Amino acid sequence: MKDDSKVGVGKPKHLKPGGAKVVAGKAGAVRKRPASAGPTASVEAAVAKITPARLAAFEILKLVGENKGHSDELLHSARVDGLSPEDRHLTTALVMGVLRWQIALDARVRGLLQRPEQRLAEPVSIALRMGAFQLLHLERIPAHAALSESVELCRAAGEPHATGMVNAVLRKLAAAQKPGVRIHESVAAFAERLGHPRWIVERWVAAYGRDVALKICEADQQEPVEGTMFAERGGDWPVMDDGSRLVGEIAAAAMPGAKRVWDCCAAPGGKTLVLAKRLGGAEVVASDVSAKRLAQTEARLRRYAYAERVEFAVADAAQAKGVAGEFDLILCDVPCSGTGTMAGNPEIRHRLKVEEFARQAERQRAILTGALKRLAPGGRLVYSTCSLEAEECEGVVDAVVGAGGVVRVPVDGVIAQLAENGVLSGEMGSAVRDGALRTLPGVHGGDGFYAVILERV
Ligand SMILES: C[S@@+](CC[C@H](N)C(=O)[O-])C[C@H]1O[C@@H](n2cnc3c(N)ncnc32)[C@H](O)[C@@H]1O
Repeated sequence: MKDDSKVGVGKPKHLKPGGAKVVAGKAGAVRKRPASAGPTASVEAAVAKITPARLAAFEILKLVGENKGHSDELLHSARVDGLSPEDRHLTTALVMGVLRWQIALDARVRGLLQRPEQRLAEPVSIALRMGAFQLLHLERIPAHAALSESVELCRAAGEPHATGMVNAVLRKLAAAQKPGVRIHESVAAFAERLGHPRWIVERWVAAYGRDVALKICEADQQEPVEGTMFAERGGDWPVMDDGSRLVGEIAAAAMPGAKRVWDCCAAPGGKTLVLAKRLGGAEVVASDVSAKRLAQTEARLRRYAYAERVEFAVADAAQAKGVAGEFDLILCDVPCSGTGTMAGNPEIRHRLKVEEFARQAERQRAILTGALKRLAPGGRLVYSTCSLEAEECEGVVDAVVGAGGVVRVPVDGVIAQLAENGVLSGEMGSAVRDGALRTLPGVHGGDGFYAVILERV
């Protein structure tokens, strides 16, 4: 018997060669297509029915899916700058929301297809995700707008054969009941409901337990908000994630009398600002391997009077070249998978592969080993990541400490000092694990960070 809750794609896929492309320019304008691409009337009519915000969001999601850009950069590019403030806001909500919920949205849509295993063309999937996201997660969007503009996006992207299916799926979704009360939910079920790949959630369950893994997933689905971890904020404090600031605060408090400080992976400079503000008497050198990122960091830091004396250098920390002398405090905030930052960087989950952790760990070991060559006797180095994965955290530190020359200093005392001095607004004892800092999204507020203090012997 035909299940009429299932929707089929009108026709098997036979795309016209050179299927129409929708390109939002500065103000969401449409780029002219070559005459050779065939008739355009229906494409242009479709584009005219789409609001600039949805057009820009569609374009950005397409580029992110093709690995041609990062959502954050694309949302701050000329294509979005030309939009009205309301349209910019909606574009951001659509892009970040779809990236956060993509896995769950795809599962809901698949459940409504006649052939759930069928692979949909990417523009069709994006139009469906955008429509489903608006219907399920955005309260102030009228259902008819979400629905009809997804259909038009599909047509405008050169997929007219799929418009009937998109319309029918979204209609069913709009009419569907909300999911009922969950009595017991498997890890696979909550991973899908909360838009995460199952394999990464299973790793978190193994590392932190089921309840914490669920909290991490829930936190990843929220837009980051201003934290409450620190007593002092606003004024000339930079706007930054609490977990990230805590790493900077720990580094500064690990060596309060430091004279020479090296922030060896500094861009975009959030923790450099914390070091400069806390260690007023120290010479602070901020370096990064990327000249472009360092230039942006320098421009950012120049807006803060207390960062005036920070010196900048392009340097590969793994080579320990490009900066002179020894330092009594080094912050080594290495590049990582970023699994602790998925609330603000939702697409990480779609690109991540398990092999990535070993590759990152190798690079992190090289950077930490290089940076340690510049640590003065008795000096301290803080190694940190925004990863939740042991390979990039404990694994790297164990390997480097095992090679000799440095010992671990438990972070407990430094955190207690921060609480005593009134820097922290509350108790953070639960964020210490085996002598290292381990903050978890949804548990401690802010992103998930790891930090350990090492001392040169
Ligand atoms: C996690 S980010 C640092 C964030 C920064 N500490 C902050 O709080 O704003 C890592 C940085 O390391 C830089 N990087 C990557 N490899 C490097 C290397 N071999 N030497 C120095 N910097 C490196 C990247 O360009 C990136 O800017």
